[in-house]
Amino acid sequence: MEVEMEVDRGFDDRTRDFMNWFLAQPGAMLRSDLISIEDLRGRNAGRGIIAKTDIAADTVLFTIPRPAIICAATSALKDKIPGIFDLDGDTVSDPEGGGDAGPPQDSWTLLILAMLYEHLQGTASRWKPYLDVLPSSFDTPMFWSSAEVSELQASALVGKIGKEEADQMITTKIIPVVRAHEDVFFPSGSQKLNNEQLLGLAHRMGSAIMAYAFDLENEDGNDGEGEEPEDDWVEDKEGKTMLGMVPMADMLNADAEFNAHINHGEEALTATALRDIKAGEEILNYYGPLPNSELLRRYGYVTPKHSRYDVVELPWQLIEEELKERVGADMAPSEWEKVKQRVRSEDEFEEGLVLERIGEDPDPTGQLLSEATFSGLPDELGMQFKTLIKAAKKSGSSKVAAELLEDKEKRKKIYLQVVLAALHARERQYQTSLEEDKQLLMGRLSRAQEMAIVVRMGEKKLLREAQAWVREQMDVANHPLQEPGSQEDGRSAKRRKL
Ligand SMILES: C[S@@+](CC[C@H](N)C(=O)[O-])C[C@H]1O[C@@H](n2cnc3c(N)ncnc32)[C@H](O)[C@@H]1O
Repeated sequence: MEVEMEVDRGFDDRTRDFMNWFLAQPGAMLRSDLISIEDLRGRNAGRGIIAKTDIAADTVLFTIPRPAIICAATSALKDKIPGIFDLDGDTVSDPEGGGDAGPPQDSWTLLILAMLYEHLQGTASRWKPYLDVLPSSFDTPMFWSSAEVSELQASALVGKIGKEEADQMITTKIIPVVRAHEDVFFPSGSQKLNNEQLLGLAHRMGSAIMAYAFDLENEDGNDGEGEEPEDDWVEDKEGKTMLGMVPMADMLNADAEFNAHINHGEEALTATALRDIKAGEEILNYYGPLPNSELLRRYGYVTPKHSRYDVVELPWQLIEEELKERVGADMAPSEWEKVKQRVRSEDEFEEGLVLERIGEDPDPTGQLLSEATFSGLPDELGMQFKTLIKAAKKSGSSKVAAELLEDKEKRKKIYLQVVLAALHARERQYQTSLEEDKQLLMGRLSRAQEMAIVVRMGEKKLLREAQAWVREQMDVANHPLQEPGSQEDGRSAKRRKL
C-alpha cells in the first residue's frame, strides 16, 4: 500500500508527527515503553504496531478518547450543514442543507463527507497529522486495471468490486452536497476541485473508510468479531450505526490469529493485549472470519491464515447442466425448461451455492487451535436438487426422476455424481490449474497479480477438497458397510452462513 518507498521520504516524519499529535489529545494514552509504530512496508503492510518488550496479557496498550475520533458527531461539518446529518428524518439530504430534496445520506456517505471536509481544510483541520498517515492509494481491486482484475479468473470477487456503484453513489450523494456548499468545503483562497478531482478524492476517502473505519456502535461484546464496517461501502447501513475513523486503533494491522482487542468504552476506546505478547511480535487486531477474496476487496491484502475462511460459489446452473443429462435426457426441451423454472421460482432459491470449510472460531486469546476442514455440502444444494427431481417427476416425462424419488440410495448416488461433475466444471472455469498457479506464484509478479493468484488458488484448493469429500461419500454410498465419513460429524450445524 501507499507510495513507493524511495519517493516517500516523509514517512517516518509523518509517523512521528502523528504520534505527537495523538499524545497531545486530552485523555489519550499510549504505552510507548511497550509498543511503537513501525515501518512495515518491507512486507507490504504499511505501518504497524510492534511490541518493544514482552507484554503481559490484559495490559492496556493505548487509549483513544472519543473526541479524537472522526465521525458524524465530532466533525465540524455537522455544525456547518446540520441538515444532512439528521439521520432520523426520512429525507434528510437536501444538498442545500434543509428541506427534503436529494437522496438520503447514510453513515458511509456522511463519513466520506466529513473526511472530504477535513482533508480539504488542510492544516486547519484538527486531524491533519492523522490524515497525513492515511494512505493516498490502495491495493484493493477497485483500483486495479482490467488486466489485473482478469487475474482473479472465475472468482466471484470479480462481480463484487463495485466500482460503478461507488461512482454512482459519489455522483449522486457526495458531489451535489459539496457543490451546494463550496464555501464550506473549500477554504477561502484554496483551489476548488472539479467534479473529476472530487470523484477521485471521494474514492480515496471511501476506500480509507472501508479499510480503516470502526463501527462505533458495535459496543464491546467480547465476541472476538472485528469492529470494522462489514458492508460494501456503497451500501446503506440504514443510517443506524455510526462509523468513525479511530486514530491509533487503525494503526493496528490484523490477521485471522490476533493478540489484541479494541474495547469500546463510553468515554474512550482502549486496545488491550489478549495474551502474553513477546518482544518483536506485531500487535494484531481481527477483522473477522473473512475469506481472502473479501479481505482483498475491503482491505487490499491477503494472508495465509485467512485462507481457512475461503469460499467458492457453485453456480446452480452447473448442477442443472449435469442433471439435464441424467434426469432430463428423455424430456422435451420446453418441459425441461419448465422444470428448471419451477426450482428457480422457489422463495429460497439460491443461484450460487456457497462452499466453505467448517472450523472452530478463534479462542478468547485470538488463537486458532485446529484446522478447518471441508465436511459437508450446503443444505440448500440438497434441497434444490430434490425440488428439481420432484418437478421432473411431476412433469410425467422423466422416468429417471420417478425412479429416483422412490429410491433414496440411488438418489444420493446421482446427487453425489452430479455435484462432483459440477465441481469439476467449476474448477475448469478458472483459466489455469492449481498446479500452474503454484508455479506462477514462484515467478516475478506484481502485488496485484500475486494477491489475485492467492485468491484464485484458495478457491481451487477448496474445490479440490470438496471433490475429495464427495468422492469419499461416493465410496461410502457404494460400500454401505463402511464407516460413514465425516458428513454428520456434529459440526455441520455450525456452518457459517454468509
Ligand atoms: C486499519 S489499517 C492498519 C494500518 C495500516 N497498515 C497503515 O499503514 O495505516 C488497515 C490496512 O492495513 C493493511 N494491513 C492490515 N493488516 C495487514 C496484514 N496482516 N498484512 C498486510 N497488510 C495489512 C492493509 O492495507 C489494510 O487496508
